[in-house]
Amino acid sequence: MTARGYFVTGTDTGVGKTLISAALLRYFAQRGLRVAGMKPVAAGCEWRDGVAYWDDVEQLRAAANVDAAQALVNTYRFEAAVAPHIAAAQAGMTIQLDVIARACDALHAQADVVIVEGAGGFRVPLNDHQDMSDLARKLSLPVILVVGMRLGCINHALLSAEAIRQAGLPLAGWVANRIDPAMAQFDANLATLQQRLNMPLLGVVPWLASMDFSALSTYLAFEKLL
Ligand SMILES: Nc1ncnc2c1ncn2[C@@H]1O[C@H](COP(=O)(O)OP(=O)(O)OP(=O)(O)O)[C@@H](O)[C@H]1O
Ligand SMILES: C[C@H](N)[C@H](N)CCCCCC(=O)O
Ligand SMILES: [Mg+2]
Repeated sequence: MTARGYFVTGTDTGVGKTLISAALLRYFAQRGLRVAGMKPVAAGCEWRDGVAYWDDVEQLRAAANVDAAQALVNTYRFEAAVAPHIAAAQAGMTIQLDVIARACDALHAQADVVIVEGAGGFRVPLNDHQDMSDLARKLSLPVILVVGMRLGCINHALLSAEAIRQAGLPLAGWVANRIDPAMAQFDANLATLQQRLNMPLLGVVPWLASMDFSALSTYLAFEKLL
């Protein structure tokens, strides 16, 4: 029995959450399920011919098979690549979890599985009083932790797992994503994390010189989620 969705968090920004979220969408789509991605808060856009694009939102949409409204896939978007609560304050806005939860409910009505990608790590603030962990709790989804394998990730991974457990959310598993091809003692780091994280390892992704989703899927064991 597949969960109705997952909240994908990571040990930091730039660790591969979008990559793994897109892979999850493609995996469930291949199994015949209706899937939708959600990037509730996107900070940092690219400009192409005078039009702003939020790459995470585009990637999740490309991997989904439900053509959901843009406003549901992405509730808040900010131009600056900064922490969401700072970007929102600069824009004179306050990020509201209720608004995000309503969009997520609407996606659940259209899709069997909704993959929600956080922004940055699990304790990134969203407004003066709430952070990403409050959002994950509000959406009540099991969490998948993407660990960006580089020096320092053991501490970040263990703290993240502790915070997720403290939030009372189930940890569906973790993915070791090698973002530093030169990381020393990779296998020993992996073994340490496996032993101490104590949750299903959903894949070990090597550093990939080019992005190819069929190659990526060979490193992932999402069947463990079923
Ligand atoms: N295993 C890998 N091998 C090579 N490059 C990778 C790998 N994983 C991720 N990347 C690259 O690293 C960058 C960051 O990845 P990604 O955008 O998925 O991170 P993120 O955690 O979603 O970041 P954000 O917090 O901004 O949402 C991207 O350019 C991505 O293509
Ligand atoms: C801009 C970046 N790509 C993400 N969207 C936001 C990352 C926020 C990190 C905040 C922090 O932990 O200091
Ligand atoms: Mg991302």
